Amino acid sequence: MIKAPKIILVGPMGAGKTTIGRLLAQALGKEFYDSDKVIEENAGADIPWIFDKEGEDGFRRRETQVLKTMVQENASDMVLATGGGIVMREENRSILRNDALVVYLYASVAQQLHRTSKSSHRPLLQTGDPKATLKKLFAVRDPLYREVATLIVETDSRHPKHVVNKLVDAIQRHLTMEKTES
Ligand SMILES: Nc1ncnc2c1ncn2[C@@H]1O[C@H](COP(=O)(O)OP(=O)(O)OP(=O)(O)O)[C@@H](O)[C@H]1O
Ligand SMILES: O=C(O)C1=C[C@@H](O)[C@@H](O)[C@H](O)C1
Ligand SMILES: [Mg+2]
Repeated sequence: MIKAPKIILVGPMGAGKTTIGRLLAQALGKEFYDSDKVIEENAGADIPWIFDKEGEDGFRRRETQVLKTMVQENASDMVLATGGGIVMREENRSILRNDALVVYLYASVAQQLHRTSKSSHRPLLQTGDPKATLKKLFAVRDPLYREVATLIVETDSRHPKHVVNKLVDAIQRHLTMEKTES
C-alpha cells in the first residue's frame, strides 16, 4: 500500500470526482469525503436549496468553511472530492496548493455534458443551454485547476476503474520521485 498524503480531487462537474474519489479511497485504505455532501449535511438541505435561498455566494462561503475544516481535521488518511467550483476563490486555491496532493481529473466539455445530463442536482446547469455554460465555466476554471494540481489525469473514454488504476500509478510515481529528490 502506498503511503500518500491527503489527496484532494478537483475538476469540472462530471469529471468523476465523487465516483473516482470513493474508489481511490478504497484502493488506498483511506477515508472518503465529498465536500458537496458535507455542505449538505451541515446545512440540513441539498445544494439546489442552498443556491435558491442563499445564492451562489452563500454556497461558496459554506464551501470554503468545509474545505478549511476538512483539511485541518484530517491528517494524511483522507481522499476529498470537491465541488467543481472550489477553485474560484483564491483563499481555497491557497489551501489546495499548500496542504495536499491535488489531482485534476480532466474531462472534455463533451464528456462533462454527457455525464451531467442525467441529473438535475446541479443548479448552475439548470439553464437553457448547459453545453454553453459548461464551455464558459471550463474556459475560466481549467487554468485554475491546473494552477493547483500536483497531477493531472485524463478521464475521457476511460472506465472509472481504469482511471483509478492510472491514478494510483501516478501517485506512486510522484511520491517515489519526491523521495529521490529530497
Ligand atoms: N470515467 C468515467 N466514465 C464514465 N462515466 C463516469 C466516469 N466518471 C464518472 N462517471 C459518471 O458521471 C456522472 C458524474 O460523475 P460524478 O458525480 O462522480 O462527477 P463529479 O466530478 O463529482 O461532479 P460534481 O462536480 O458535480 O460533483 C456519474 O453518473 C458517474 O457514474
Ligand atoms: O461547478 C460548480 O460550481 C458546482 C459543482 C458541484 O459539484 C456543486 O459544488 C455545485 O453544484 C456547484
Ligand atoms: Mg461530485
